[in-house]
Amino acid sequence: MSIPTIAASSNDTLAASLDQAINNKTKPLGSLGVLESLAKQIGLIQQTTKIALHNPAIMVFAGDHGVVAEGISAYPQDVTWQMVENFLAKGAAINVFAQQNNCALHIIDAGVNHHFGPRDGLIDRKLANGTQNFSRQAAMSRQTCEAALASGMALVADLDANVLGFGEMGIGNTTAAAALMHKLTGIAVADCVGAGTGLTSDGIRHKQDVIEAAVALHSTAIEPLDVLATFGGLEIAMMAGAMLKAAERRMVLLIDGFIVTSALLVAARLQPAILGYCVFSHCSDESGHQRMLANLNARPLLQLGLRLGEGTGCALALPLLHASVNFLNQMATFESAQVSEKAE
Ligand SMILES: Cc1cc2ncn([C@H]3O[C@H](COP(=O)(O)O)[C@@H](O)[C@H]3O)c2cc1C
Ligand SMILES: O=C(O)c1cccnc1
Repeated sequence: MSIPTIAASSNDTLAASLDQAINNKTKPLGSLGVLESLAKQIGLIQQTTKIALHNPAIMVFAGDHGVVAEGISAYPQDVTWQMVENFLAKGAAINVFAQQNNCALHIIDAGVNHHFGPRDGLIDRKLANGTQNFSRQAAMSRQTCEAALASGMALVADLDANVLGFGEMGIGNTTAAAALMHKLTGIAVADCVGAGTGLTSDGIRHKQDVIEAAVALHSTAIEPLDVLATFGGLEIAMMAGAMLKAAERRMVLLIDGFIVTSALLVAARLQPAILGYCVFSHCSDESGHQRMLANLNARPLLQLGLRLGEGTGCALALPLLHASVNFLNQMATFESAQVSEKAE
């Protein structure tokens, strides 16, 4: 497995042309705020002032976590496969929001602890029936971790889209994500853990204890891919691979909540330039997400109190991407509309 090389998205000449195109629109300078930065970022990613969104899609990666044996989630592990069934039946929140925004949805079994059999609409990339319990041993071998990354890359290699959102489903994965966050940022475990699907304060303390004990057990895991193999999930690793390939292909990457951002933390440690390709759809109510975003210097578009995952933030932010592209392509300029420019 080789990690894609991601080119910096910056380009001074193009940045100046984009600033000029944005500033020539019939509006006070800077008045479209974040939409202006977004239009410029999309231009730099696509290397043009004629930006366009082509076939926006969201990939939802599902996988189970052995660490659920430690009682770290408010819901039972079976919810993972049951929600995959729900995605296939189009009954989940992500189905509703993706459809509302004309966004294709791809559901991937990265490692759910359930035998689905061949199913329409389910992309079978199962590497195992979930990870091992990282309280006792590494979640997966380095070899399985690399296979998950490679599988994620392959999923994106031929995708006919230039905007890709990332979502996940996996009971217990806020515990894996918090452990990754702690190991990759150095932020104290207490500031990485949160309620996930709805733990009580006692439950959160127990989750913190479980992570701290596991961190002590696996003190030799330092390098990003070792950290990913030790604490991650199959869905998180596959997502990280998909993100790296999507950035290599100069797609716009739409980042969802706490778990998706933890996969990006891994990818960004491997290829820091990936961050130039990322649009952070929202700040989750999972308590560590704000700190995780701050660590990446990321500015989220929305703050809606979401704490769901599945890629829901990506689907909800998509209309803002359309607005950015449309204002740059469709608004009149001061010259074309014969509107007077700012007084000197
Ligand atoms: C019905 C249901 C639907 C979900 N959709 C996403 N998640 C979210 O919750 C899980 C992580 O939380 P924890 O680490 O506390 O288990 C992930 O599956 C995430 O996608 C769901 C959780 C539930 C219960
Ligand atoms: O931020 C998220 O993506 C999230 C938070 C809680 C539970 N599941 C997902």
